[in-house]
Amino acid sequence: MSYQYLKRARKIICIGRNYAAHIKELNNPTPKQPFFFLKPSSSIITPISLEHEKKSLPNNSSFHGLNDDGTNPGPIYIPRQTIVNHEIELALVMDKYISNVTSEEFLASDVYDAISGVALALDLTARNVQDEAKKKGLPWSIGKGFDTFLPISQFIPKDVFIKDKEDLQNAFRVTCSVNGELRQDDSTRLMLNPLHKIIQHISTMISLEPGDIILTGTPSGVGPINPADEISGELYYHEDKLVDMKFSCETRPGPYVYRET
Ligand SMILES: O=C([O-])CC(=O)C(=O)O
Ligand SMILES: [Mg+2]
Repeated sequence: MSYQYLKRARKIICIGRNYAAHIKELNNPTPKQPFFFLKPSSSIITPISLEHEKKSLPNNSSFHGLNDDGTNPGPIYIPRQTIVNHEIELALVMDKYISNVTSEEFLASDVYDAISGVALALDLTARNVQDEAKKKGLPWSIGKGFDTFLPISQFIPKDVFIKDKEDLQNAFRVTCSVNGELRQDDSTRLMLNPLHKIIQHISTMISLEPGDIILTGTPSGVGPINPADEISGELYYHEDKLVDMKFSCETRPGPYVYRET
């Protein structure tokens, strides 16, 4: 399994509010139509392991490109004065160009062909930055897009889950723990907009390209992470663990301190 797929990600597009219990926990209204936001590829980090040592960065920087093998091993950086929430999510990795397909044309059975595989991702969110932007009608981009705000796993090629190729919706479960305490644990069957609808709807506005990554929304249980915390996540295919990942948290280096806009 590898991280090469991350070098092909021209965009990372994320659905918001796709699980009812998560909408409720944040007191958000349920959207009438699915809505999306983007994360920059500079927010990608990958786990540190024996095989993948922490990337050494030029003085005080928090991103300096992906390595040749697609990795960017490092800790999560918590920007000063921000409240950062974990959101564990299933990520789809696109294999095909998908543009302007209708809901009659693109069915649950078309998802398997459209993707090359999946990964496990954390859609880290600076909740106080996002809340202020929501209140003032400003973009959310920074609240979702700080460096290190997309911790992501190795690639899981789709042949691993070929048995569910006609409909992947009920096949996966994601979990997230902080300092060993389980915070999120739900099946992808609970999504309000299923995988085929997510792909289809995005394609009517923004064409999907091979390598693009789609984050499919977080289940309930989101909460804060702080410097010195250890966060881990797991992705299951039915009862089998496909992949896990672990990250430590540190204070972000550099001059940024959150202040109200
Ligand atoms: O942060 C939010 O409000 C929306 C979001 O990403 C999710 O529901 O996964
Ligand atoms: Mg999210």
